[in-house]
Amino acid sequence: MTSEDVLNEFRDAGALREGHFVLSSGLHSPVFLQKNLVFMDAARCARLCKALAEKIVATVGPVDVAISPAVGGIIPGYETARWLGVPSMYVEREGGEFKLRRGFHVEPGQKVVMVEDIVTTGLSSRECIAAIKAAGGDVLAAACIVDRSGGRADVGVPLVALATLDVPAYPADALPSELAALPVEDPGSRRLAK
Ligand SMILES: O=P(O)(O)OC[C@H]1O[C@H](OP(=O)(O)OP(=O)(O)O)[C@H](O)[C@@H]1O
Ligand SMILES: O=C(O)c1cc(=O)[nH]c(=O)[nH]1
Ligand SMILES: [Mg+2]
Repeated sequence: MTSEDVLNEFRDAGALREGHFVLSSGLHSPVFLQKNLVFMDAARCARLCKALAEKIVATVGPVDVAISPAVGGIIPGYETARWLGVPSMYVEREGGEFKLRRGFHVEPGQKVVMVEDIVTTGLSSRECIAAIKAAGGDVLAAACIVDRSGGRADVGVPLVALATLDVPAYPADALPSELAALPVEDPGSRRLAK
């Protein structure tokens, strides 16, 4: 599956949004990939995650478990794990920090692939990987459906991206005037009331 094929799945789902968005990292962007509109279609989600699972195995070989950061990573993490034939778990924020909860646990040295939906700066991926390592897991690689950093995000382990895009994102104090003129949306979960 090429990056253009992946982008077409987002286009067909109406998930390639234009406007003014504040991202999880606090950066602002004129483009937002509303991945939930992609994952709500089980067949579309399966096509993407099957391709991602194949790319993970081709890159790092077999893994024991897939772990994702809530909320956005849960569905693609589960579906990718299904194609990998391994269990799926997720971390979620407790006092702002990602933790394994709900009875999930990692065996010492278990080979883990961290599965994200979208990578922009790689901050959420790094936070998730740190939580998995703190729980004893050996993170062989990170994987995502779309890396929108143009390949520049560094998550500290190899990143297997199904698609790589280069989408602009700006600090709040350096917005182009046409972006600053638009009302801002904050679609993610990082800043939701705890
Ligand atoms: O690479 P980054 O700069 O960290 O940005 C990407 C992250 O942002 C989104 O999560 P968000 O925190 O918005 O919440 P969500 O998972 O509930 O959508 C997305 O799901 C990634 O986890
Ligand atoms: O960086 C983000 O928060 C982000 C960007 C994007 O395009 N889609 C998304 O769900 N999150
Ligand atoms: Mg997320």
